[in-house]
Amino acid sequence: MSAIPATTTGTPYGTLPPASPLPRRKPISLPRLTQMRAEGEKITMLTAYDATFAAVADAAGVECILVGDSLGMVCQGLHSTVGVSLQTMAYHTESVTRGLHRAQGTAWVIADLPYGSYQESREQALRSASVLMQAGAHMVKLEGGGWTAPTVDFLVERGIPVCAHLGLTPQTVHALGGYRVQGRGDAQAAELRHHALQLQDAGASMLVLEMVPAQLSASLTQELTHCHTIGIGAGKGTAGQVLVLHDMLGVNLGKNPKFVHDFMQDAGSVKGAIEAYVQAVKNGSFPDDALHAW
Ligand SMILES: Nc1nc(=O)c2c([nH]1)NC[C@@H]1CN(c3ccc(C(=O)N[C@@H](CCC(=O)O)C(=O)O)cc3)CN21
Ligand SMILES: CC(C)C(=O)C(=O)O
Ligand SMILES: [Mg+2]
Repeated sequence: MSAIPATTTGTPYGTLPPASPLPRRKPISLPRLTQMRAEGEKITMLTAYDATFAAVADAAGVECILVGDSLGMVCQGLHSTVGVSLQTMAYHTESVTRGLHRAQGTAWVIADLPYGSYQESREQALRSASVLMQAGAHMVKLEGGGWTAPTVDFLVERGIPVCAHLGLTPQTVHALGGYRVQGRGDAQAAELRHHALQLQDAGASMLVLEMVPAQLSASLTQELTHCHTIGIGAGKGTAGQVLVLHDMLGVNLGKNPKFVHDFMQDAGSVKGAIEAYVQAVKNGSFPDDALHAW
C-alpha cells in the first residue's frame, strides 16, 4: 500500500489537497465597499435564500448577498412580498449565514425587514432588526422614503447598518398600482432625490434603487457620496447592481422583468453563470441601458 503524503487527506474518492489555512479573501465590510467605490470598482449583489446557493454565490465572487423578502414569491409561491413574516426572514437568514460560515464565505449579508415589522415605531424596527442581526445578517434593508429616516437613524445609532430602498418598493405594490417604473418626470424625480438625501443624512450606508430611470439613478449616485447606490432596473450608473438569483439563472414562475438577463444561457454551470454576472457588472456590460433599464 502506498503511503499517503502528509499534506493530503485520504478519502474514499481519492486524495484531496490540504484545506487552505487562509480564507479566499478578507471578509467584505463597509470600509471595503467604500474603498471599492473610491477605486471605481462596481459592487455586485445577488439574492440567496439557502445555505448552498449562498456559498456558491460567494465562491463566484459576489460581494453582497441579499436575503430578500422576494423569497416569498420565489420560495413560498406568494403573489407579492407582503405576506412574508419576520420568522421566515430569520429562518432563511440563518440558513444563508450557516452556509457561508461552513464554506468560509466572506460576503456581506443584508436581510430584508419584511412588511409590518418596522412601520409601527422605531422600537418595533429595532426589535425586528435585532432578530435578523442575531440570525447572522450584517445589515438590514427597509423600504420607503423620508418617513423611514427617523427609523434609519435610530437603528444606525444603535449599531445596525441600514440599507434603504426607493423607487419600486414591492411591499407597497398595491398602493403603487403595480410593478412599474418610478421617478419618471421632473416632479417625481425631485421627490425621489429628496427622499434619498434624507435617508443618507439619517445614516443609511446603502440604497437600493429599483425601477427608476437610468439618468436619475446615475445623478443620485454622484450626489450620494456616503451612501452606496445599488440598482435593479436602474441603469448602469449606480455604484453596484443586484438581481434575484433565480431570475438571472433563468428559473422562474412566470415572465422575467425587463431588467433581468439570463446568465445561464451562455454558462455551463450555476457558478459559471454567477461568475459571468460578476464580470459583466464589473466591466459595465450589464446592465445594458437599452435592454434592461428605463
Ligand atoms: N423573482 C423576482 N424578481 C424580482 O426582481 C422581484 C421579485 N421576485 N419579487 C419582489 C420584487 C417584485 N419585482 C418586480 C416584479 C415584476 C416586475 C414586472 O413585471 N415588470 C414588468 C412591467 C414593467 C412595467 O409595467 O413598467 C417589466 O417588463 O419589467 C418588476 C419587478 C422585483 N422583485
Ligand atoms: C429585489 C431586491 C432588491 C429585493 O428587495 C428582494 O429581493 O427582496
Ligand atoms: Mg425586498
